[in-house]
Amino acid sequence: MAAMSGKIVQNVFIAQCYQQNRQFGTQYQRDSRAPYLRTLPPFRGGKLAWTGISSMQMRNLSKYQSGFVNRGTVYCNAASSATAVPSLDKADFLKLQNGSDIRGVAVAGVEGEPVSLTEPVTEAIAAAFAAWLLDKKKVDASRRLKVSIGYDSRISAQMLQDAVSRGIAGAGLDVVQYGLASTPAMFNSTLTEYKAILCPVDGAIMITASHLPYNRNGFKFFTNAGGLGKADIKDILERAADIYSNFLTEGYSGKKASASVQKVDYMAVYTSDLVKAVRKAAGNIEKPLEGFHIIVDAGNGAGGFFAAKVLEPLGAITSGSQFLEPDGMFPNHIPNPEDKVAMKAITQAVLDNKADLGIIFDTDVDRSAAVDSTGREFNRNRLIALVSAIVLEEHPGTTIVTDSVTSDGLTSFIEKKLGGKHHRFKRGYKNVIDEAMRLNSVGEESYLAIETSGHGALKENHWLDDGAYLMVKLLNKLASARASGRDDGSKVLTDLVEGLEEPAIAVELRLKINNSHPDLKGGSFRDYGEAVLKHLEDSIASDPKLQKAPVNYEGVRVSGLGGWFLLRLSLHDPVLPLNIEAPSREDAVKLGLEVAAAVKKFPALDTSALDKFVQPQ
Ligand SMILES: O=P(O)(O)OC[C@H]1O[C@H](O)[C@H](O)[C@@H](O)[C@@H]1O
Repeated sequence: MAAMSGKIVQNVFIAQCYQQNRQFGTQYQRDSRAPYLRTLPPFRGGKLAWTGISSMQMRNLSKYQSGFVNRGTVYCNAASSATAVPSLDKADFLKLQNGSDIRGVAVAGVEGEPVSLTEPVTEAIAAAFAAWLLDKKKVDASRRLKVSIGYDSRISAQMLQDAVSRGIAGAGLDVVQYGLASTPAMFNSTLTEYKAILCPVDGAIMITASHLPYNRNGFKFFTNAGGLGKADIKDILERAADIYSNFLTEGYSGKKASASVQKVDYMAVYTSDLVKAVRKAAGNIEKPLEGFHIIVDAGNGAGGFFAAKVLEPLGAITSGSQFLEPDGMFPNHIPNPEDKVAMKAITQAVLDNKADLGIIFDTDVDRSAAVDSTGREFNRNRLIALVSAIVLEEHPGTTIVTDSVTSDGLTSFIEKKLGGKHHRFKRGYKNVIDEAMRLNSVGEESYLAIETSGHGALKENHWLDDGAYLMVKLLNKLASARASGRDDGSKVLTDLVEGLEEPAIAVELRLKINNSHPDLKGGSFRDYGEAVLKHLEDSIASDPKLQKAPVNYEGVRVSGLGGWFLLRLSLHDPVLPLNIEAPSREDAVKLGLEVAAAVKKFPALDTSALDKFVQPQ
């Protein structure tokens, strides 16, 4: 493949390694005396300092870490000069785009999944973000921009953090490393006004691939305007391809950098803000959760902090909390509140410990769900109903923006029971957040944007989709109920969703499009998927049992037989997810058969999941 040549980012790699080391050494010594500025756990000999690590992890890590030296003083990595730089073109970089995130494979060893986030690729992406930020911020030369970097528990985190830091510092921007952090904390660092911890930063990078398998990783980028959108990510990847082509022509040393690198315990500030928020909502009581037993399941992601740093200072008992230790092999369950096994694990822990509430996070803590003391799950539609009830008490009549796969029962709950307005928009956390912001800008008041996936953002919290803050809203409710004399634990939350109609059957079937099937006739899977949707739409038009949803923003949503279905294109994958909800399995099968009949003339569509579902049992 031909490498791209062209625009090279200005300002990249302007000084030599030894200058960087000298600068970092003195600056760090000076700043380490300041509060929150500290040395993060050292990274030596291939071990992640914050957790025990299995021999398998070691095998995976050692491949990358052979050249890394004591993180305390030496920033540049001489040994990575040996890193081979394979030729890549722009298209290879663009393949790393996943909506408004960047995602790729960072750890070798899984068959058919070659490493795409290598050190040079990562460094090029970081340098491209730096260049993009310099263009955006248009600051004069006297002010150096600062970028914070955090990561979740993935085993490739340190390797990527080092490569990202080289890319940013090499472009002349200052780097502030937070170590283990959550995605929302990273966005928050662009808003926090606190000079002693070098905040606000101008940009933030979270190294995460959310709940994906251990070998993946990726990046989310933030400025004080929020998370970067699709167009910005594409721009960054295109710039990265150009920078990378320079590595090919001039050689990749992986060791030149020019700006300062400091370490800050930002999570201490972020968690203390969460604690303050609950205390304030409870009327400035020091321990408003005294006596409540609340269990946290972090799924070995980055959310373990919530037990010791948020709940315990507020007085809650957290015994029985599980999987709080970061472990990027995710040995217990996938950290994902949409995952049935994960929800079963937290539910069981709540029941076994006779706790009042259970809280579960995804790997990077931008998503969450809860479980009440009876083991009732608050995730998906029920979580949206619960948070909507809380928000609508505070802001009567407001519009709740959700993703497209929400139930009809949720709409009638929000509109008839709660007196709000349900705006069912598209799938994708960024889509719902942007839509809520747009509504406000055109005069329609909205205070909540939330997805069935467990992403939820509130206007009061800068539209930051923060799984931890979402749980703070539940804690506030518990605390204020206690303050007003109620003593029935999580029942105050359970009562809030009373009246939510829930279907007997709710399924999501994911129908894959075979990208290399001749029926695509050289076209894209998106075009093919659109053709499937168009055909489905036409074929149901003449069916009197089915009615197309009058307002719908993605895919084909149809009501009938007391239920509904939605067939749409996945945000990222060559997949058509099909959601069906119905009052009985029989009705759900009938709806499924309608879809099956319409899509059978598309041989590149793998309908096996649907075929299985509609089989008589
Ligand atoms: O369209 P899908 O394949 O169902 O994926 C949709 C999901 O993609 C990502 O995980 C986003 O973070 C979610 O906000 C979104 O809901």
